Parts: sequence; structure tokens; C-alpha cells
Amino acid sequence: MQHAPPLPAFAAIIVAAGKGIRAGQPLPKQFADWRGKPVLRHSVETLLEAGAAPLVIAIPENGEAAAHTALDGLAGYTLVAGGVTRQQSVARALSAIESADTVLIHDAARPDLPPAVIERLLGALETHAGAIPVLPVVDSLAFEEEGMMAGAAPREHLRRVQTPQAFRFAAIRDAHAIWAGEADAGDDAQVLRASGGEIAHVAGDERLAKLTFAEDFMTRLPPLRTGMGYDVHRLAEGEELWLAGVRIEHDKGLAGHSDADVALHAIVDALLGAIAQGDIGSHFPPSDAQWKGASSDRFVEHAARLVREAGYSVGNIDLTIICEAPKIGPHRDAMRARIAELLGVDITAISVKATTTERLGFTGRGEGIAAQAVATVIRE
Ligand SMILES: Nc1ccn([C@@H]2O[C@H](COP(=O)(O)OP(=O)(O)OP(=O)(O)O)[C@@H](O)[C@H]2O)c(=O)n1
Ligand SMILES: C[C@](O)(CO)[C@H](O)COP(=O)(O)O
Repeated sequence: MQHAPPLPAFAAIIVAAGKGIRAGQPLPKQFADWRGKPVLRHSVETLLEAGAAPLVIAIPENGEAAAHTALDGLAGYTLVAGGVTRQQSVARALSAIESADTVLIHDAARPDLPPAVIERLLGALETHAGAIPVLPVVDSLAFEEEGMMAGAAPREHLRRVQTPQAFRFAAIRDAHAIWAGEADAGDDAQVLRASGGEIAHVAGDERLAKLTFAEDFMTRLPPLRTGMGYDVHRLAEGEELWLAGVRIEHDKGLAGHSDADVALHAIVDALLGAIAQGDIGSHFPPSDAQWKGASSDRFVEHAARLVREAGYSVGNIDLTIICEAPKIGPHRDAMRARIAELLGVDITAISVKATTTERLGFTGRGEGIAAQAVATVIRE
């Protein structure tokens, strides 16, 4: 296997000292959860993995506890108190670095940092004092005055600028020292450029989008999800046979959890699987006496409610019942109708199939019945 050549040594700064007011999270946005972990932790992990050393993080005054919680278990970073503006936070972090050849300066608010962007930036620094990731402007641009269009702006030469921004360390440190006290710069590239440094553009990445507003924290549910369920119950004399919500006359019935309707149980597991909410046993433990003999209808209705609460509706169900007897064909449409009724969907969304195992195995010997189901759920 071919390995990518190692990256040149670099220092990194993450600015995480803002208040995150526009994001409206219960705590400053850099410490809030996004995609399963604190925003700040995402880029700290990526930069540490890429070999950043030292890694200095500017945090709010009194933000140590929140930062340590967000970065629990990680090592190899230093915390410094940030300033009132982003630029002051960068300046303070720069002064905490004794020496380095190159430095990457990154917003904690841009958590999804593709390593390829780091590579491109460090590559460009071999020939330039600074390098920034940029993206084209795809919409047309207009000047506005008092809510009215006051002219058009040409977009051909405009770029959207992201972070991290990469610099020769001494150049950006000196540029910040010269700039100190001036009006706030939009970013560090502007600070270096004001000192005469040349900044190269490299391709940015849409994944680097900045989390700014509350809606940026809303996880977009996938449009479609699929779940699978499988269940087996034993055939025993003296039991009623319930299959897919239909009572069937047979010489034996299924024994086990509730009314042992193996087909409905497989459907419940498929629905719960589609929304990643456990299985039938975790919602209705077999050890709980209240489910003994209970109709499995209520389990299906419960799973359908959870699907709705998760923001989905049932798309379709494909059920296969595996048994030697009874014959499923004569009951197929009654089963489809009952499942559709329980789920509140049209009968055309429900497929019921059956197969034997050619007299092989426990189903072939008539010792039990198995069922498997696939459920698709669709985002509302
Ligand atoms: N005094 C400041 C202000 C901002 N930042 C950091 O700069 C990045 C970009 O700033 P922005 O997205 O504007 O964050 P906030 O200033 O926190 O947001 P808001 O304006 O909504 O309060 C963020 O990682 C933020 O933590 C910083 O380190 N120090
Ligand atoms: C540095 C920056 O992320 C580059 O696009 C941007 O300028 C930060 O702006 P903010 O006003 O501090 O959010």
C-alpha cells in the first residue's frame, strides 16, 4: 500500500473565544454538540492527527472547564485566554507560540476540516507567505440601499474565504503586531496583506462551512432510512396461531413473547431498526408479565408512533414468512390489510411473501415459524 508523504511540521491556532450569540445554543457554540461531539473537538482532533505542534486554542475568559470537558481525553494542546475580538484572540494565541516555521489559523466554528485542505495550504506555503482556502461565488451579487437594488457587483473576481489560513509564522506574527489597534480585520489574510504579504488561493471545501446561526446546528434527517427485522417462534399444541395480525386456524399455534406473532415482531424490529431505536425486547421486555399473551398489534402501533415522532412516515414494508405450513397465500391480502391498518398506510405499501425451506431445518420440520421484514421510512 502506498502512503501519502508526511506533512511538513506546522503549528496551529484555533480561535474558540467567541460568545456564539447568533447560534443561540445553551452554551457558547464552540462547546455545543454538533454531529455527536463538541464543535471544538472536531477540528482539534483533525489538526492533532495531521501533526499540528504546538496547537494553541484561544478560549473565552473562564472557559477552561468547558474546554477541558469538550476535549476530554485529548492531549497536545495549550489553552490561552482570547480577546474581545477574533483578531485579538488570534494575536494572543500567536504570542503563545515561541517559534514555528508555519502556522495554520482556524475558526473553531468550522468543525468539518478535510485533511486535504491542510495539505493544499501547506503545499502553497512552500512558495508564498500566506495561503487561504477559497470557494467561488455562485449567486449573482447586488448592492443594496434601503431595501432596493442599487447596482450589480461582478462576481468573477470574488471568492468566499474560509479557514484554516496558513502563514509563515514570523510574517503573520509581525503583521498582527503592526496591525494592532487598527479597525477589526475580517481575517488574518487581510492582516498579512496589509503588511505587503502575498496570499495564494487554494481550493476550499463546502464542508468547511462556518456554524453561525441556530439552524446550522439542526441535523438534517436523511430523506430515507431502512431497517431489517427477523424473528422466530416455536410451534406448540394448544396455542392460537396469530400471523401478521390475522388469526389462522391450524393444528398448532406459536408460543413465546406476547401472542408470538412472529411476522408482526419482525415488522416492529424493522421499523425500530430504521430509526435506530433498539428492538422489540428493549421496548417490551419479555420478562414483563403485562406482555404475556398481549396482542402484538399494540407493538406495531407503538413502533409506528416512534417513527412519526422521529420525523418519518412508513414508506413500505416487505415481509417474508418462512414456514412449511400453514399456507400463507389464502391469508395474504387479509394480512396486508391488517398491517396497513395498524401502520396507517395504504395496502399497496405492504408486501407479504412466503417461502418454505424445502422441509429443511426447524421450519421444514414444522417446529417453528420464522419471519423477516424490511421497512423503509421517509422523512416527513
Ligand atoms: N472574541 C472572539 C470572537 C470570535 N472568536 C472565534 O472566531 C471564530 C469566528 O467567529 P464567529 O463565527 O463570529 O463566532 P462568535 O463571535 O462566537 O459568534 P457571534 O458573533 O454569533 O457571537 C469562532 O470560532 C469564534 O469562537 C474568538 O476566538 N474570539
Ligand atoms: C475568518 C473568517 O471565518 C473567514 O471567512 C470570517 O471572516 C470570520 O468572520 P466572523 O465575523 O468572525 O464570523
